[in-house]
Amino acid sequence: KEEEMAAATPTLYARLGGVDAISAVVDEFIGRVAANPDMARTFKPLLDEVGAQGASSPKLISLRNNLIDQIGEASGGPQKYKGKDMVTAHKGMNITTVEFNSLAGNLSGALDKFSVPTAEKTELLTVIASLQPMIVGK
Ligand code: HEM
Repeated sequence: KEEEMAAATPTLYARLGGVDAISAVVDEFIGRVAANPDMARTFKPLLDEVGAQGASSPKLISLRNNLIDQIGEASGGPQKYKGKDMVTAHKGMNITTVEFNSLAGNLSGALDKFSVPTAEKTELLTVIASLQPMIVGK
């Protein structure tokens, strides 16, 4: 019967490998962003706090948790994003398209590092790209 034949496509969250895999990608992504000269302008307060407090920096811990929740929720996982909406989180930063694309490149590199397949990589980067109007130029 048709209902027995049709296998549900697993969520993007499941195909990425769940919260452990997403956390590993987020950690790699944050490392790349921290080392990216295009990000120095906007991330200076966060980088200064990490310089002073290391891994116990509250800004770093909060950003990491928010990114894991945001990607988890957006990909169909059980997480609930509890951070600011994207416009509020980036207001006053005047983020440029160049900066946005540079950050997206850091996420792409992090996904490649863990050999995330093209289909899953494209799906996640498409979700990220859809947020651009809420982030650039605010
Ligand atoms: C689609 C791409 C992006 C996503 C999904 C994203 C996501 C986030 C999230 C979840 C937060 C934390 C919000 C909160 O604390 O409530 C945040 C904060 C921030 N974002 Fe983004 N962001 C993106 C693009 C960018 C870009 C392109 C830049 C800079 C060039 C940027 C710079 C920042 C900075 C500086 C903070 C504040 C970090 C802190 O000190 O706590 N973001 N972003």
